[in-house]
Amino acid sequence: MADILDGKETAASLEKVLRARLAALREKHYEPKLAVILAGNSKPSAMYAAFMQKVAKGYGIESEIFRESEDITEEELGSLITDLSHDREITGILMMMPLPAGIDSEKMIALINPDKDVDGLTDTNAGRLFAGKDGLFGCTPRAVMAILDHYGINPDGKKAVIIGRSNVIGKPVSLMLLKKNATVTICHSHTKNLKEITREADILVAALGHAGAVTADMVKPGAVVIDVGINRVNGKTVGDVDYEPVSRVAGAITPVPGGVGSVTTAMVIENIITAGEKQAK
Ligand SMILES: Nc1nc(=O)c2c([nH]1)NC[C@@H]1CN(c3ccc(C(=O)N[C@@H](CCC(=O)O)C(=O)O)cc3)C=[N+]21
Repeated sequence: MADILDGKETAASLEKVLRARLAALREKHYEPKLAVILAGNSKPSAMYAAFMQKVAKGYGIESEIFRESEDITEEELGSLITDLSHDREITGILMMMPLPAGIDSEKMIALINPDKDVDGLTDTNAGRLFAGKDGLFGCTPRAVMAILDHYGINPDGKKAVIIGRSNVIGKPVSLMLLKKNATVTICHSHTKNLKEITREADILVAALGHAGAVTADMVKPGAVVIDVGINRVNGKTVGDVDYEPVSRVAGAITPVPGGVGSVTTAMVIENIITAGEKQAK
């Protein structure tokens, strides 16, 4: 039976360090504040925004959710983002994706001040990640790395296979694993012989957004399986991995819920602190 890679335990282990960094910020009389932009009526986004606000409150970090209707115009959303980007009171901006249909997301993301881009959406931060530099990077990919780190799973020299190539998860995770000297393969909908490739993985990251898509016959015995999926099936949150059978083959596995998702919010907190440390100077 696979070892459980527990997201709640990982997040709890990060808490001490994050609180210490926050205290140091407050000694400099800097009070971080998070702006969450929730445009439209995506349920997962509303749930996550509320969850994020609760976690921020737990750290004593003020946050404000800017709820905007589904029919907000690009001009209105653009001016909100621009105002928040210039507002010295605001440390970080978390814009929930996806945005309402008809809004040009790239255009809106480009208006976010990169130094406040706590979800690593801007080209500036994507470029920094690409170049192996420091920056503010996406919280879900960083949650994957935090779990590996917490459990002492060193990607160096390992075969890492990522299924999914989204800008939000698949691509950033592969770059972060590459930076830790893994040998990285990115699979996607056009990949042939997917099973042969995934069965070679020492570390398999499922980020394709299909419930139960990763089955036991796709996993090398003893492999580390990281499930980034957040799918709602019959009102339950399930991952991209067919959990029961895969946990009998894998060496270690993240559950959903209670895995990557539970660490994502801690990664937002960390990015707010990092942004604050830069702004407090
Ligand atoms: N710019 C942007 N960044 C995001 O990271 C982003 C987003 N937009 N839009 C919405 C999705 C959704 N999302 C979740 C993250 C964690 C949980 C989470 O914590 N889930 C818990 C509990 C889930 C449950 O029990 O239902 C868990 O997996 O343990 C859920 C949903 C981030 N999102």
